[in-house]
Amino acid sequence: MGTAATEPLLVCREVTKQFGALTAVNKMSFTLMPGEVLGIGGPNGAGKTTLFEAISGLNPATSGEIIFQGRNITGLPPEALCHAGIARTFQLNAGFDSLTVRGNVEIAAYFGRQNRLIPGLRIGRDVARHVDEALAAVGLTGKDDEIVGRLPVLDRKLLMLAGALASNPTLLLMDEPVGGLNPKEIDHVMAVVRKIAARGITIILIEHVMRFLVQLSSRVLIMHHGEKIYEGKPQGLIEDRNVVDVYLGEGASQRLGNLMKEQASA
Ligand SMILES: Nc1ncnc2c1ncn2[C@@H]1O[C@H](COP(=O)(O)OP(=O)(O)OP(=O)(O)O)[C@@H](O)[C@H]1O
Repeated sequence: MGTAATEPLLVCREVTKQFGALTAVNKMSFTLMPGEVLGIGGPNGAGKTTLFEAISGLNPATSGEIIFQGRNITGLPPEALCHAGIARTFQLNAGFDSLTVRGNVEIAAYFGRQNRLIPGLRIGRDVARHVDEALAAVGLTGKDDEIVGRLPVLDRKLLMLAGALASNPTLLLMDEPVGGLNPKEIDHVMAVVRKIAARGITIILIEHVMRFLVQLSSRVLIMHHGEKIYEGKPQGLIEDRNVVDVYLGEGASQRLGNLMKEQASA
C-alpha cells in the first residue's frame, strides 16, 4: 500500500550522532512530506553530511528515530534502505573509475532495486531500460562507453545522480550536487533536479551554493553545531538574524535577497 499524500514520507525524531565526545548531530527533528524538496544548509562541520549518513544507513545514529513511509528504519543497513527506496549521492565522487559510465549505472540498476544473493551472469532487458532512462534523465545519453575515471567533474556528478535514479528511489538525498561546478554547469544540474522533482521523487539536498538551494527548495533547514537554527521558506532566510550572522553574512544575504526579488517578479 502506498503512502497517502497527507502522511509524512520521512520523520526524523531527535536524531543524534556522537563521535566520541563530539556531538555532530544533536536531537535533529524534522518531517518531510512526499513531493517536497528540502534544502539543508549551514557552515562547514554543522553536521549536514552526518545527518545524511544516519538517514542512508552508512553511519547509524547514536540515538533517535528515523521513520520512512511509516516504518521505523533506524539502524537498517544501506542496502536495505536503498531497496526500501532511499538513494543518495556523495559530496566527493563515488564510482568505479575503471568501468564505463554504462557499467556503473548497470551496477546501480541491478543491485539497487532488490537483493541479488546470486548475481546473474547477464544484464536483463529491464535493467538495460532502467539504465537508459537514468542516463537520459541526467543528460548522459551517448556517453555510455566513456571510462568513468576520465570524466570531467560535471559528468561525474551526473553519473552519481544517474546511479541513484537507477535504483528507483522514492527519496533522493543529494550531498553538495554542484560543489566545484561553474555557473553554467550549476544551471544544468538545476534543470536536472527540477525534472527529477517533477517526476514526484522527494528530495533532500545539502548545498552551500545558496542560489541553487533557494531556487530549488520548497523548504529550507539550516544547521549549526549539529542543531537546527532555521526551518521554513527560503524567503525567510535573509530575515533571520541568526542565519545571516552564523552562515550567510551580509553580502551573500543581500545578493540572495535580490535574487529572490527577481524570481518573484519574473
Ligand atoms: N567519522 C567521523 N569521525 C569523527 N568525527 C567526524 C566524523 N565524521 C564527521 N565528523 C565530525 O562531525 C562534525 C560534522 O561533520 P559533517 O561532515 O557532518 O559536517 P557538514 O555540515 O557536512 O560539513 P561540510 O559542509 O564541510 O561538508 C565535524 O566536526 C566533523 O569533523
